[in-house]
Amino acid sequence: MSTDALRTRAAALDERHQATDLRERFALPDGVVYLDGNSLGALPRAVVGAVSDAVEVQWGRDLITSWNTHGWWDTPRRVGDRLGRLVGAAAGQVVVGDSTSVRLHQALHAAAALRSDRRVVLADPATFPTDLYVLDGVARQVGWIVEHVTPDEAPARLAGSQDVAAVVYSHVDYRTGRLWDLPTVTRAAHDAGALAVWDLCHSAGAVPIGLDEHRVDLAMGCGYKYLNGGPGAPAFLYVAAEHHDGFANIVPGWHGHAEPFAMSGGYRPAAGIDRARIGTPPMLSMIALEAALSAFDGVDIAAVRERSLSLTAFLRECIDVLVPGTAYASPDDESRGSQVAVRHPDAYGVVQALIARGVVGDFRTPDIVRLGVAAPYLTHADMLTAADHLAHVLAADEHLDPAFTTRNAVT
Ligand SMILES: Cc1ncc(COP(=O)(O)O)c(C=O)c1O
Ligand SMILES: Nc1c(O)cccc1C(=O)C[C@H](N)C(=O)O
Repeated sequence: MSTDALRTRAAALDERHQATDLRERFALPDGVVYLDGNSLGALPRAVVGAVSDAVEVQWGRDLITSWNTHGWWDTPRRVGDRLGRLVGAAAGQVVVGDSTSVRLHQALHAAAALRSDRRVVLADPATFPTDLYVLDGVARQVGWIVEHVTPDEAPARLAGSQDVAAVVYSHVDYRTGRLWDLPTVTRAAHDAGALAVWDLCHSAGAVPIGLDEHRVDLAMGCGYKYLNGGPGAPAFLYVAAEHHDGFANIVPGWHGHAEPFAMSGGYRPAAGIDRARIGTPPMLSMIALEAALSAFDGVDIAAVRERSLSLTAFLRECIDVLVPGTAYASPDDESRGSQVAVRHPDAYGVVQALIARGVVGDFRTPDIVRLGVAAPYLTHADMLTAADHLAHVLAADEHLDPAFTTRNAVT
């Protein structure tokens, strides 16, 4: 197929998926194909006004009264409920604030307390490093033995076992983009009396998750990737309603107290998901995330996923035509999340050369050109543009230029 034929196909596909083209809701620079929304999502237009109001009116004019008059106090739960729709959680089970690492720490301690008679926890050795670090830290604190078992291997390990307290998995692998089978692994965990804890960083806002439907116990994820909450956006924590009474908050700060302003000397947890709160939330970032979530208004996450599958399939088709013989780390079928991961021995240079051409992806060690596809603001035409630039970079050996191979980028 020629580039012209691909262009015609891109136009037809964009026409077919017009209902989920939400690009107008985002402010993106001209001439850039942004394929790093799985690290830092693009800026939703609604955030600009919301943050400006938060600074000038809420903070600048209304000062401390904003905790009441602008609903600041309830933000963690209010934004949590709004986010809950995107991850399949009914109201009152998601709280927003703090970082993913902190939320994971809380969730793991809560899981250990809920299954205090068991000692083993299963985790994927290839998961994002912070998950391994936090897990090892908690394991040392609670006496857990961490077994490295991939999500695929988990059902066999769990079958007939009685020693596993919890499984802790990422829904989508940050490097390969592999979407793991959350329903099957969660069911296998439950059949063995274990809890299922999921890191949703790379699926929230991109893939239907169905937390309630699949009876996930605890889950957390970033606010700054596909949810577009901005750099350092607050994370979220899901605690299934059935665990609220038994949820022991390892960081029992005063915002999770039943009567915070009683200022009593002893901790008494609030009812429901509020007991997972810790301390003062970063209000400007909370307001930014709340506004960012409005970019999903009126859109079902299943429709976002449908668009994403079409975009990633087309991106791969374009690469296969324009760069024959390309090797991939990401799956070819529906077991991929919302990214295409290309393997290349000079992946770092390829990524830098692409960025210089306005195609922004990222490098993940050792050999991955990671192309994240945030469906709401990308088109099939963008996919072709990206593949076309990749072909040009490789044809002209731009990726070998010392300007692109010197490793000086942190991300
Ligand atoms: C799977 C996963 N977990 C956790 C994190 C990050 O956690 P934090 O926001 O606490 O740095 C990331 C990305 O940075 C991630 O990809
Ligand atoms: N959280 C990040 C950061 O603080 C700096 C740079 C990148 C990030 C990321 O989100 C990386 C991302 N989790 C990944 O999947 O690689």
